Amino acid sequence: MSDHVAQSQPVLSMPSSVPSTLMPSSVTSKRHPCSSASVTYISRRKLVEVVDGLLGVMTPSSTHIKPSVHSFSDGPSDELCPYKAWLATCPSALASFDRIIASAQGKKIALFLDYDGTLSPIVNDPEKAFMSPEMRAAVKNVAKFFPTAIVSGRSRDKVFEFVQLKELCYAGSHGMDIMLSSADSESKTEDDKETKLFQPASEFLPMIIEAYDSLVEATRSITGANVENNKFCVSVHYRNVDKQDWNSVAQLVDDVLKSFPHLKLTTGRKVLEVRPVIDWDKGKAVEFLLQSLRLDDPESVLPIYIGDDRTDEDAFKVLRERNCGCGILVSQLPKQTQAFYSLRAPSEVMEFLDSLVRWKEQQQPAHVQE
Ligand SMILES: O=P(O)(O)OC[C@H]1O[C@H](O[C@H]2O[C@H](CO)[C@@H](O)[C@H](O)[C@H]2O)[C@H](O)[C@@H](O)[C@@H]1O
Repeated sequence: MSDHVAQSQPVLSMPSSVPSTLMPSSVTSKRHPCSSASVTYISRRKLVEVVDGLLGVMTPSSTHIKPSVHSFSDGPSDELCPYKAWLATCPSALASFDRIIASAQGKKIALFLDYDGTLSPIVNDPEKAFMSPEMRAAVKNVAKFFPTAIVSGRSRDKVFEFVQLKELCYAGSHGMDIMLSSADSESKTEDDKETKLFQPASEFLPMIIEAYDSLVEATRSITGANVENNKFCVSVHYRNVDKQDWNSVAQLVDDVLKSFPHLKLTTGRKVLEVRPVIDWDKGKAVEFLLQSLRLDDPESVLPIYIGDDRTDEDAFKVLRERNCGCGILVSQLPKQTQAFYSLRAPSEVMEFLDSLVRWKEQQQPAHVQE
């Protein structure tokens, strides 16, 4: 099977309005209140300030709403219960399941799933972010009915190692490494019967390797710092670093990046992400996948993207702006988001996937199910 690297970027139309059937019932008659967030690219000057933000002084560019000191049992009032108030604008996808399904009537659902924090719980050691066998079974089942892609910041090989399902399509390195196989395509023509790789940042590979080596060297002295090579991007983890050293990590990354003007920084969950300056992200990857898989007709396809991180906001935004699908944010805290719905944790993601399968099975004629 030969690898074929696609050359061209898809040209996609961008309708501007959002169909009311996709919007949570609480917001159909007014402007959606969660409309300003996207992944934040950080100038190097701002990096240390951002890490200050992570330490507790929230910066204006942060997409996270400062969590309240009140717990959910503090009282019945929404003012005292920020999560409950937030649910009014970003409702639970489980509670809104019927509404989501109603918007999928007559359409094919296409699923896009982030990995860390969505299919696997966040853990201290990135090498041990395993998904449960139950979650794997849920993803396998759902993929029997709906085209399903994993869109991750991890390298494509690494995320495949975790998921281990050949029937899915994989986009690694925040969408900068996409593999399509003939099984992914709707078309069965001979031309499609090969594996296709799309790697829009391939020319940056030597630079990323060099940056990875420099970042490993620079952070060697920081206990707990961990640099992960994600092929077309690099993650500098500070989850296991003493809080008082977080600024040092940021400063060291900043210093290294002075030698790499063609690389930029984004932030994730206790991670600094170094990636090429190209205009490509998870949102662009979703557009590319929809087009490549011939799922880009909003009249016949409802894409659903589930993710937990700032980088997933680009995908939520694309679906919102393309007027064709919905994002579901996985979060236990209120956050500004472009997603329409929310789920609290990977366990609820699994429940949602199982519900999709049950719904689809109920639609099948009895003799097909047996
Ligand atoms: O796009 P994703 O699949 O969500 O990948 C984003 C990053 O996820 C991983 O880091 C996060 O999860 C780790 C394991 O739970 C956790 O230790 C870390 O603090 C989180 O940031 C992954 O290791 C990164 O390379 C990905 O970029």
